Amino acid sequence: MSVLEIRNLVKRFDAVLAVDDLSFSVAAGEIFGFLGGNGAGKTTTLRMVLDIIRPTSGSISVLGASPDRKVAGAIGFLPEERGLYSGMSAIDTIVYFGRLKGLAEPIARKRGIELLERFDLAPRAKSRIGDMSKGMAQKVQLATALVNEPDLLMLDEPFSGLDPVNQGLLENEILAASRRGAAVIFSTHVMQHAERLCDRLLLLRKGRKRFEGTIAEARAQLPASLTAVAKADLSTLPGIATASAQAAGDGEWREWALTLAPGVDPGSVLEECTARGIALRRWDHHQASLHDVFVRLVGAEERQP
Ligand SMILES: Nc1ncnc2c1ncn2[C@@H]1O[C@H](COP(=O)(O)OP(=O)(O)OP(=O)(O)O)[C@@H](O)[C@H]1O
Repeated sequence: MSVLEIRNLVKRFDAVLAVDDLSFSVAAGEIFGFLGGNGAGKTTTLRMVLDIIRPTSGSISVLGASPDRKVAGAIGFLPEERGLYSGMSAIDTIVYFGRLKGLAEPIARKRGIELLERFDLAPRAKSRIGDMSKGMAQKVQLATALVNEPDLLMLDEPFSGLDPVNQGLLENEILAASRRGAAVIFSTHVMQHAERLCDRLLLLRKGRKRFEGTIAEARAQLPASLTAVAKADLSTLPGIATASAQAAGDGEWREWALTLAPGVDPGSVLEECTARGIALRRWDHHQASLHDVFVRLVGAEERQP
């Protein structure tokens, strides 16, 4: 079942077309990476799902309903701009957000304490947000997104500002939310997180969808490359797009750098070598990383932080 369904969504700010005919859906239990360069339209899209801003055209449905205050109780959101009331304590902040989402005070408090324990913040429950470190305050804000056990969890750049241990903790929370049946959508500029977590991902460029699919499908967007050491001429094998060779320093052996034609499986090239009786000393297959795919499809202007 689709928890979030977006159809032909458009958002125009005067001259800027921030979101351009965007459609996608996220199912219950799915972890969905919402990726794109700076200014691609990710935050604008998430804000429309939250009903903070209205679409120019197109439709959004959350659990079968239009975004409004009623569905807000089923959503958990971590905004890109972190910010909580600095004078409030960690536990009161979480309870406050729980109450906003329609939870009874004792339930919000019980869940708040559980979340602070999971986030190694139990001893700081009564600390003022203003007295906490940036990363600690960010974990409290994450707890405010989780307190209502949302059906749709949306996290805008959740990893930025967290140390590696807390990044791992956040990854576990994302996995736990998905196991509980929540649809999780998160944006990130760090492709390794997306690579580890996403069931599917969408690449956005200037408000338009450039790619939607699994990590494996994303990697298959770029041709695979191979390094092989052989005496034979490997450039004539079927499925080779480009080939260059240099002496391997040892008689007639040459080291070949090969790029495969789109969609060609490296295994089929290896099978062809075997069928032709070509002796190979080395055979390395290099798969494109999500970072490579991102740079190719979205643009080289994007840099990892
Ligand atoms: N309130 C607004 N008024 C005018 N333009 C806006 C407004 N909000 C966003 N934009 C523009 O819409 C485009 C998309 O911005 P958005 O914040 O959605 O990008 P993003 O993908 O979240 O980027 P980043 O990764 O840098 O956070 C940008 O050109 C931005 O300047």
